[in-house]
Amino acid sequence: MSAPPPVVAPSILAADFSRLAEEARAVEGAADWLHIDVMDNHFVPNLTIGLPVVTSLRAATDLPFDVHLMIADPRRWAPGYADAGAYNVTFHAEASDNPVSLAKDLRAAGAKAGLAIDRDTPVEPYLELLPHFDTLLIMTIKAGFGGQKFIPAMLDKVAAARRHVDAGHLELRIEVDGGIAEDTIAQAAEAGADAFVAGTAVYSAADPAEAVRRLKTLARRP
Ligand SMILES: O=C(CO)[C@H](O)[C@H](O)COP(=O)(O)O
Ligand SMILES: [Fe+2]
Repeated sequence: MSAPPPVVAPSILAADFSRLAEEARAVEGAADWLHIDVMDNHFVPNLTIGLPVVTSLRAATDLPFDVHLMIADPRRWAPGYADAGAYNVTFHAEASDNPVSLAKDLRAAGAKAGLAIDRDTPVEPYLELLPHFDTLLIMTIKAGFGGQKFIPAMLDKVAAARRHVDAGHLELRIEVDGGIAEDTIAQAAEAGADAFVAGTAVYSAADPAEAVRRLKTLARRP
């Protein structure tokens, strides 16, 4: 069976925050999901946007929202993003004492559930939880800031997850986030990723939609 087409999710972290609606629409027709980084200045040392902005933006585009919660208390906030119409809500394993319970709540609220692991977190302890999730987000940088350099060593985690997902015939996307660009996306795909977040590589391009299309072509696996 051939692999499903890759998903490319531009990250609005690299967009102009004064024109979020326009920046979202700039990738319509090319992007599969719009990646939205929520940071609380506790789980990571940076602050971005929260639920009111995501709720407003929901009315501005039809793109599915891939919400990446880098927050210390996902149990409190994650279901609100599902209620606000997010397609996929991802929270960090490092911030959750009962990831499976929260995944069930997200699915019950009508969203897909994602589990994220940061740079210094191994993947093995979480493999057995994957049947409860729709996406596994493997950070390819240290979470907190856009524009960082891709860390190739993270691909060992991608490959381990891919082996587990394929062996168990799990329906789960393996998503990579951080430093994904034209010179890194193919190696991530080769390791087994099938969803790709790209902020700087998309929004620093003259034509963001064309940048997404080029990334998607490079991400195709045989
Ligand atoms: O989660 C993130 C940072 O923690 C962002 O999604 C990520 O940094 C994307 O930006 P870039 O493509 O510029 O690395
Ligand atoms: Fe992200």
